[in-house]
Amino acid sequence: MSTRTPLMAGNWKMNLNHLEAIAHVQKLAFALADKDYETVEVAVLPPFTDLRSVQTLVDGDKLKIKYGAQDISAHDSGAYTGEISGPMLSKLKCTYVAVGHSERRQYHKETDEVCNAKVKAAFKHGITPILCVGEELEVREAGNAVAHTLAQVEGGLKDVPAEQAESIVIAYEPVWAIGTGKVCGADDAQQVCAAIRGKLAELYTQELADRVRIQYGGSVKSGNVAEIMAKPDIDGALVGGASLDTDEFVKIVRFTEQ
Ligand SMILES: O=C(CO)COP(=O)(O)O
Repeated sequence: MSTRTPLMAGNWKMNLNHLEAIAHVQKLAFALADKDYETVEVAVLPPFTDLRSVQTLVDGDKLKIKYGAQDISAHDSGAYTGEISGPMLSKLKCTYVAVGHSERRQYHKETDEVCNAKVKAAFKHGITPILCVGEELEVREAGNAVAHTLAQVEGGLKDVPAEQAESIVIAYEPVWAIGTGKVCGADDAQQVCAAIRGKLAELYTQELADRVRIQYGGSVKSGNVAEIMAKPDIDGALVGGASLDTDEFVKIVRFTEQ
C-alpha cells in the first residue's frame, strides 16, 4: 500500500435522484461515523441534479464526505445548452470533478483535447479533476494498454503547469472492466498505474509524480478491493455500481479493516 492518502470515490453515474441521494449520503455518513478521514478520503460523484442536496447535507451536518461532479464544461458560461460550468460547480463547493470518463469518451466523443480543456477549466475554478484514462479490450489484446493509457495522460495534461498537476487525481479504468464484473488483475492494474506514475515523472518531476494519487476503477467490490489497494502505485478506487449499495461501499471504504 502506498503512503498517499487513499481516495475512495463513488461514481454514481446516472443513478439516484436527489431524495435518494440524501438518504444514501446520510446512511453512508452514519456508517462511517467512527472512520478516521485523515487516513482515507471518501467522496461521492452524484448526478448534477443531486449536488445541491448533497452540498446542503454535507455543509449542514459538517460531514467529512467529499463530493464532486461527473463532468464539467470547458467553458465558463454562454450558449452551451445542457452544460454545467466550473463556476457553477465551485459555487456548490465541489471538491472533485471526473473528466474524460470512458462513458463520456465513448458516448459523447470526448477527445484528449476536450479532456485537456476540461482539466484546465476544473483547475481554473479550484476543483480537483479526476482524469479518467484506460484502454478498450481490443487495445489490451493488441498489447497496447500502457501506450494508449499514457497517451491519454499526456493529452489530458498538455500545458497544465506543475503547481496544478501535482494535485490531479488520475483514475485508471480499463474500459473492458467497467460494469462487466471482469476486474483487471491487481498485478496488471499495478503495472499500468506504475507506468502512469513514470509518465508523470517524465512530464514533470519524480517528486511530483510521487505525490499524485492514482486510482483504479472497474468492477471494484468489497471482495477484491484489498488486493487492489495493496499495490504500491494504486492510491484509491473509483467505484461505479458497487457505490450505489451503501453497505457494499462502506465495506470498500473500510478495506483496511477486512
Ligand atoms: O466506471 C467506473 C467508475 O467510474 C467503474 O464502474 P463499475 O465499478 O460499475 O465497474
